Amino acid sequence: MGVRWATDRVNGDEYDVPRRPGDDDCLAVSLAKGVGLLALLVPWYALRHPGTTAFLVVSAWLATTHGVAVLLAVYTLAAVVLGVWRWTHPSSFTRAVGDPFRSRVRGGWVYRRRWRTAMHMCGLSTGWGSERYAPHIVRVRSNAFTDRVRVKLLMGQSPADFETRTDELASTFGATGCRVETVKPGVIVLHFAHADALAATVPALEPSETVDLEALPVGMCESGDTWRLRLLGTHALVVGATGAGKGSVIWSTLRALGPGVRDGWVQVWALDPKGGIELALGAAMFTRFAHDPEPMVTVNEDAATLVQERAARMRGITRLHQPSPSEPFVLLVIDELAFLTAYMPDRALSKRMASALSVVLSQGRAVGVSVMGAVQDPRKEIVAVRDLFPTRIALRLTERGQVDMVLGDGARERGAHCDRIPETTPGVGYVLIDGHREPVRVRAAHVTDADIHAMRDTYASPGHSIGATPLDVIAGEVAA
Ligand SMILES: Nc1ncnc2c1ncn2[C@@H]1O[C@H](COP(=O)(O)OP(=O)(O)OP(=O)(O)O)[C@@H](O)[C@H]1O
Repeated sequence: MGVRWATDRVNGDEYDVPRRPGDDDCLAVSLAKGVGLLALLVPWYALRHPGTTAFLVVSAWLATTHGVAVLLAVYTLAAVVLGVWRWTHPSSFTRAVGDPFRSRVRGGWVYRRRWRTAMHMCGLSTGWGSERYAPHIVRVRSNAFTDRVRVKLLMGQSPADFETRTDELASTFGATGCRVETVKPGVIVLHFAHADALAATVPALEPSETVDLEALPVGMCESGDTWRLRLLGTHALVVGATGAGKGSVIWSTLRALGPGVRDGWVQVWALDPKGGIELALGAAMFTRFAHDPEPMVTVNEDAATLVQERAARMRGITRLHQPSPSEPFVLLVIDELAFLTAYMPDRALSKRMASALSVVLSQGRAVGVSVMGAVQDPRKEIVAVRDLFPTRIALRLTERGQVDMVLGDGARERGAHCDRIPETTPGVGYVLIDGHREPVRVRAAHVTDADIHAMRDTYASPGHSIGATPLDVIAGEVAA
């Protein structure tokens, strides 16, 4: 007997699918089956959704005992209370009411309703005998920007099956992007972006008075959460084409460090090979600042000496450096790293720079000396020391091959599409965050010149006079 076909609708399109058992039942059998199903579903629903069940039961009780008018009055009062709550405390309202409600609606309407068909169409269901099986949705959590769909995989499936289908999944569920996160063996979370939290510029973030070197607020993640950058015990490399917004990552980091700089337990040593154009504006926050080749090499060599002295002092006593005003945490900021590692015309200086930099990069992390370097071209010929930066930030890149160079093998396949970031969204990039195998899309906060003016007055490093203009410090190198 040939296969009989029925019509199924997905996203408004119609597809022919084989008719299933029961499709040809007569009316009486269908009705009997419906009643039986309802008798099972009602108690099942009540157990699974006690909140909704309680709401329905109380509403029915109010309407029958006190009348519909009283019920409407109670609803109106509840709506007013919710409205006032939303207006006065929007974030707690969103957490407690908005997001759970959104999760319920989007979970049912966007995902569960057409999940099996979508899995089949995307090639993610599988067959066994005459049956077809689809992976199972465990739960859906939504906020204003993303839906996180937790999925239990089928036997024989792996996260890689989903990683190769992210484009298909995104367009099937009407999302602008999809990323796969492996939670534990056999369970993944699909992150669907349905509104882009990073489309608009993220304004400069207010630094916390208690600077946490393990979680500096520097921007926003696509989930809407704050992007926090770790500096303690690591070095950070920021890679991006010209105009990608590397400056905003550097300035957001310096802004987050501001209170520590002001209090003297954080020092910034800044090197700006572009003649001081990028960094001079905030020079009052720097303990050392150089922009000519010779002084830049000197600062780097001094950093290497500091690293070696600290290592000698700490040896056998402690393995963890504790920053304090007498032993500050030092951040060496290098704006155009390639100039120092590949393009410096003087070979003798270039050699001195290479050896000092490799000391700082290989030994500095443990003794409270970290490096933040920015570079346009991530190739090894340009940045031979690339692998000594454990933390990498990949902004807009010109070639897809550069993505894995920066974030590691397979990063682009796992969703870090740096080569697709539009030029109109500077500061957007991908990072690897502790505990996540998959890259996270982020946008650095935009620190304007006016913000920098305010910062350098509020967070001037001890020894700098408040209100110092860049001209006071622009020649060669300035030490406090
Ligand atoms: N996070 C951001 N949000 C919004 N606009 C930004 C952001 N970062 C940078 N911009 C804007 O984008 C432009 C380029 O930024 P920036 O100079 O930081 O890029 P870059 O990567 O350092 O480029 P280059 O390597 O050429 O110096 C500037 O006009 C800047 O104001």
